[in-house]
Amino acid sequence: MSNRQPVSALKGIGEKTGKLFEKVGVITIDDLLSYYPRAYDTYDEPVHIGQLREQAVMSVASALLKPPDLLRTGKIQMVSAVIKDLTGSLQLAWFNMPYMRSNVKSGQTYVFRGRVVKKGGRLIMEQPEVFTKEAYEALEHSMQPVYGQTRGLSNKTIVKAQKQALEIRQLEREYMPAFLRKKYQLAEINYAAEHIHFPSDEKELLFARRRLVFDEFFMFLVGVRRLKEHREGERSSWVLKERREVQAVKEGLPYALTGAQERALKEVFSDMAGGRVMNRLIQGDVGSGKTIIAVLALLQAAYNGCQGALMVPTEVLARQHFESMKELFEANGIDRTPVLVTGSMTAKEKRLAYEKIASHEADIIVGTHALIQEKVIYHRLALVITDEQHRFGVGQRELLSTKGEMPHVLVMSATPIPRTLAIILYGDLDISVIDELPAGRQEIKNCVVDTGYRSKAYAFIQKQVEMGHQAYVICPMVEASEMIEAENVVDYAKALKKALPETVSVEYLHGKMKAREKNRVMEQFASGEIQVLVSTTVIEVGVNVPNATVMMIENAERFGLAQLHQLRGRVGRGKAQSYCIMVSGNGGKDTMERLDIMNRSNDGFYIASEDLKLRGPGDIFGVRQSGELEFKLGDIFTDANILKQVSEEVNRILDEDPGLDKEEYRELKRKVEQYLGDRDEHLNL
Ligand SMILES: Nc1ncnc2c1ncn2[C@@H]1O[C@H](COP(=O)(O)OP(=O)(O)OP(=O)(O)O)[C@@H](O)[C@H]1O
Repeated sequence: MSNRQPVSALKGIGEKTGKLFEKVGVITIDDLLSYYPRAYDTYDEPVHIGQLREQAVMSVASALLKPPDLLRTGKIQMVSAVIKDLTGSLQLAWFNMPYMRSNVKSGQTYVFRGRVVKKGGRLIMEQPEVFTKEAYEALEHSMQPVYGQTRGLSNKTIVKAQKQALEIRQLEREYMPAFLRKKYQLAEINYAAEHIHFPSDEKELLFARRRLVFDEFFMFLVGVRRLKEHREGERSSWVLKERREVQAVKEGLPYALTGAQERALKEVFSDMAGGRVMNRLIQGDVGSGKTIIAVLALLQAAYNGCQGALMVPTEVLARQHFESMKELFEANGIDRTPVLVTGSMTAKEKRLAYEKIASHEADIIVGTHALIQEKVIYHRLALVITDEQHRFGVGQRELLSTKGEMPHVLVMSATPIPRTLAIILYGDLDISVIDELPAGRQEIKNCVVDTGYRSKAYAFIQKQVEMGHQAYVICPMVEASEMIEAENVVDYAKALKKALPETVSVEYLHGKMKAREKNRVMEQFASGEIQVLVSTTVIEVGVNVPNATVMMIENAERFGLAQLHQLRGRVGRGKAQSYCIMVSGNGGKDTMERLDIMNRSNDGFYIASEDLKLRGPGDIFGVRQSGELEFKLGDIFTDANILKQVSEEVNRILDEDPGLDKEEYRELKRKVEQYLGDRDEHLNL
């Protein structure tokens, strides 16, 4: 069977399940096989209730004394049961799974396995899995994959599909040259592909993973190098001269650019005027002021009679940039027209926007990746700015580039990576670093507290609001599903409303809301109408409301430090003193050590390097760094050594044999072409 067949070719996967797989990006058998576990469960012996630890995933064996109850609060249904042993009692809670009531029978002994949390002084196990004793024993001491799930698609279904896919898959011909496999002790490809899903122990898992990470970096870096070669020295039809009008805008800003911003801007302008195609990355920590560089570059293009496009990863961000640009332009009498293109606009709105773009009535175009749809026809597109390279992938950037006559490309990144790694990962780009924060910023004051501190935190938020400021509260994460997470945010906001005086306006934001709703809430928060915003991490990137001074993060221990840093970066963006309150439900030593890094420093580079020291190379079980440089398996920090090795090898091989024409590279060439071809095809959607 070809691995390119749809997953619905597997037994037991009908149209409905196929659709659910599609939601997580799995269409073919190949996609399924590279849908890697995000964690592995180990099944330890069940413990007594008294031995349960808060926030840990653990198992207890017990019989139910009476059938479970079905409780309802608002839209949430909860099936609840209580189990007891000599050491204590435990509540079992299943949210929105009413069928669990008939799945567990009173009188029978089961093993329940799930995360234990404490609410109102009681221990609760959330969404426990239920096993018969025999079934559990069969799993004990093994490693079981845990996949990213979506509502309706359970881990069990994915595991079953994976097993089937592995059985029927077409084996891959080994493509990594033997000398590389030997030198780096790489597992054979089919072995790796199987054992990443079903390792029998950690050693096997690491062996399989290492091979796949090696490949992942390898293909990526070949892609980067191809891009570089493709573009290097490319003459540009867009020689964009420095314009007086742009200088005037810069001088009219309510602040002076920092030295680092000036440097970056000079490099950008000199690239744009230089007669060659610009391929530049601007790297700068959160809040360092990258946006204004982008805006000035767009104006430079516009005042040279060309178009410039700014592409960002979310609607909220696109709108924010669009609105703030409009404001800036109006305030300064700038006669340039920005236009917005996002997925949630109505067909009519879109058509109008497309017309303005095609007729060149608009010269600055802001949007999400709706910008690269075929229907958008540009006129003299001379500059493309994407603000997070890896949300889009190298290929999409290329695609947008092809919409003009090789426009200049500027990439923005807030990922604090060391220069050595940046040079490898952004090998196709020149790099400008903004390593200085605007003057007058005060250091954010941090604290790490436990949940008992909440009421004090609310009182603090109230005080800040009374002083005219605003606050974010990032809601506890819920692993079970995005749906529950959304409901959780709604409930949290309700409770917070009660805790705060009526005069404080509290609203919520989560990923499941309609784009229009999200936009409305964000606009109201930006204008100060909403004072406290309860949100999931949708708020993470790029949002700029300088009047917000408090960032309160619930369950801070569940986030990677890079993500915490991004979240915290939403405050401290204005002149006022800002605060970050990290609430941790679990005071374990590791957690405290990690959060202490955040407590000590506001510097993204420092945080990344300290985090790495704590986790150590090859630590794949720690909380994953979550940033823009996301690979499926590889982690640029903990796998930095592999990344460096791969970079050396890719360069050496391609220096010697750019076309991979040697016999020993025959299979490698096939794989590389397939990878690059797939990527472009995928991005052409
Ligand atoms: N030189 C400066 N002096 C004072 N304020 C500045 C300066 N440059 C930018 N700002 C302001 O700082 C805030 C943050 O800037 P910006 O939104 O560009 O950050 P960023 O680098 O894009 O950060 P992030 O990666 O977090 O999105 C904005 O309100 C902006 O107006």
